[in-house]
Amino acid sequence: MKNFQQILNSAKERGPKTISVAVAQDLEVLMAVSQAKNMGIADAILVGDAEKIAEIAKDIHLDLNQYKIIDIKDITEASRKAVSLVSEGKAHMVMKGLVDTSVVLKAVLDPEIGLRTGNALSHTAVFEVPGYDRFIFVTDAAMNIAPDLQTKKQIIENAVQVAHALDMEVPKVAVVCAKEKVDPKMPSTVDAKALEEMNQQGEIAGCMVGGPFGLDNAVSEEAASHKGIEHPVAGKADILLVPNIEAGNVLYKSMVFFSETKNAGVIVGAKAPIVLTSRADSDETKLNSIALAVLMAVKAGK
Ligand SMILES: CCCC(=O)SCCNC(=O)CCNC(=O)[C@H](O)C(C)(C)COP(=O)(O)OP(=O)(O)OC[C@H]1O[C@@H](n2cnc3c(N)ncnc32)[C@H](O)[C@@H]1OP(=O)(O)O
Repeated sequence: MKNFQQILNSAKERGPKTISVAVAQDLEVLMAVSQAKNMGIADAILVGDAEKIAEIAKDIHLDLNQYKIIDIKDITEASRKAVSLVSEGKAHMVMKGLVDTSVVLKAVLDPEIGLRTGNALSHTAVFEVPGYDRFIFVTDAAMNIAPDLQTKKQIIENAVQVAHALDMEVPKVAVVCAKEKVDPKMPSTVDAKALEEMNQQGEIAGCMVGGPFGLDNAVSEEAASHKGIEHPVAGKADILLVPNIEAGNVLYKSMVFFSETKNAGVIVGAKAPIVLTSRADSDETKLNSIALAVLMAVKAGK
């Protein structure tokens, strides 16, 4: 798949799945949920402040009789309930609503009610960038703050799962740093080389990993050739692994606010996908993310 229209079409064919929305009292969230329902992609259980949900629904003429609503005003409790619905098998995936990412993720990581698997959970963002013939993934812009080498390995594996769900057989992963040469003063470049070697030794499978790369020579063949970089991943990256959350989050929001990209975001590595976008993202992004999560759930046999 190469664009979100194809993802939406595929999710329509394979859905509907049920989402439990954590803190659902948000215009863009309710618009996305309603579009997903109308398209046959997903049904939703709305967890949050029922009065506020009703006010927003009235403004957009959304018939709430089609949804189960669980009235919980406290955002931590609403997040925990939304996660519990998935761990109890009453929904297939969680969606972050009008709540801090860390509040939802703490519920997801809770040893009792959460969705841990023993592996690292991480965020994968998928961008459809005008002028590019492929999706560009950014990971991890939202969950892992300063991942060590082993966590970076699992972040790559999680993003590769998303790529495989989109029928990308051997995605190219660029480990992005501030420069393309290993420099012991920049530990992320040392990790990048180690990740490339782990891939060559078969420890990271299902993809081709290269690094370190600058962002320019990861995504532009012209920039790579200008700098004389010869590598099968150079200029052709599908997945950009960033060194830490600051780099990833700034890259994510730069792409959203400075360009005409379409995008989606999910947390991967848990027992079920978690739809996770920025609160400032559009209803279109939230709908794309629901569709992506549906494809992830289908791929996992949920
Ligand atoms: C891109 C658009 C959306 C955004 O802009 S998002 C905005 C920026 N993102 C954020 O603010 C969230 C950043 N991350 C965090 O706040 C925290 O790392 C997070 C995820 C809430 C976890 O925080 P805490 O609960 O304080 O974590 P902790 O380090 O004390 O660990 C508690 C237990 O959870 C485990 N854990 C933490 N991160 C994990 C991970 N990625 N995968 C799997 N397990 C993980 C950790 O090992 C610990 O386990 P245990 O209790 O020792 O068994």
